Amino acid sequence: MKLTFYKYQGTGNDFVMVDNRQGVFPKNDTKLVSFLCDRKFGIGADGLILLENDEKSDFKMVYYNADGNESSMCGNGGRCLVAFANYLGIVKEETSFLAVDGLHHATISEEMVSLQMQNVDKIDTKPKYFFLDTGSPHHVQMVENLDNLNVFKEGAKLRYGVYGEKGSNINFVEQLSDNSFHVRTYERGVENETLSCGTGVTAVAISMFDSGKTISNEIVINTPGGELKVSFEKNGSGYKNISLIGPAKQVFKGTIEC
Ligand SMILES: N[C@@H](CCC[C@H](N)C(=O)O)C(=O)O
Repeated sequence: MKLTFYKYQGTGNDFVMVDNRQGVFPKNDTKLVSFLCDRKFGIGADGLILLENDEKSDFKMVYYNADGNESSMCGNGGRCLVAFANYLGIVKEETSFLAVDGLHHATISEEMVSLQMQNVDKIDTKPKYFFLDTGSPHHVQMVENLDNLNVFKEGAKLRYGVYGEKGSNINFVEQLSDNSFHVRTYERGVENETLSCGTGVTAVAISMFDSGKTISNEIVINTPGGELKVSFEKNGSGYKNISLIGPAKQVFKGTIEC
């Protein structure tokens, strides 16, 4: 099969995008997805995303991690998919689309995408970390000297040690100012540190506010791949109107024999 693909990145979290509106992609072929995401033998990416038709919204997002398995919500992937839908002419500056965790509203202007995330109802606050679901599961832990941390080693230890086979994404955080934080993330399903994780920085912003580390509901997050912004409103014991804002760019397009 000759597959036409597009490569996108959002703050360095990179994705193979396939327009699957004709339903040609073999969706249960785990080996094919992991091959396409392989950085040595394939195209190379943290994940693969199919853009599909949806009856009630502009399009549907189907997300796979680099290991080839379909997974939970990907915030940066969602932002990149909005840019892809805009490139394909499916949407203009505003859209609603269906993802695995429900409907998402988004806006796009000059390669900056603002993506509304699902409400967060519950934050587990433990003595050394927070755990919350922002579409994907996230462990959030404050550390010192984040630049020198071995995120691969420490992330894998927690991902398997605390969360078992199902796992969790692991975010390490250091506060930079009143409303800004430095974040590095070990991603489940990639099983490595990625340059940025959208649902991860969302989890960090909310847990930092919830624990009183910041009083701002507009948070700037520095990741190794660039800057993201997260804003939200408190909603009883949870959070609503959560927006993840940042760049989403097409890097190249091509065809691959597979
Ligand atoms: N990179 C993503 C998160 C993708 C899902 C994650 N790896 C998981 O399986 O939980 C993001 O930007 O949110």
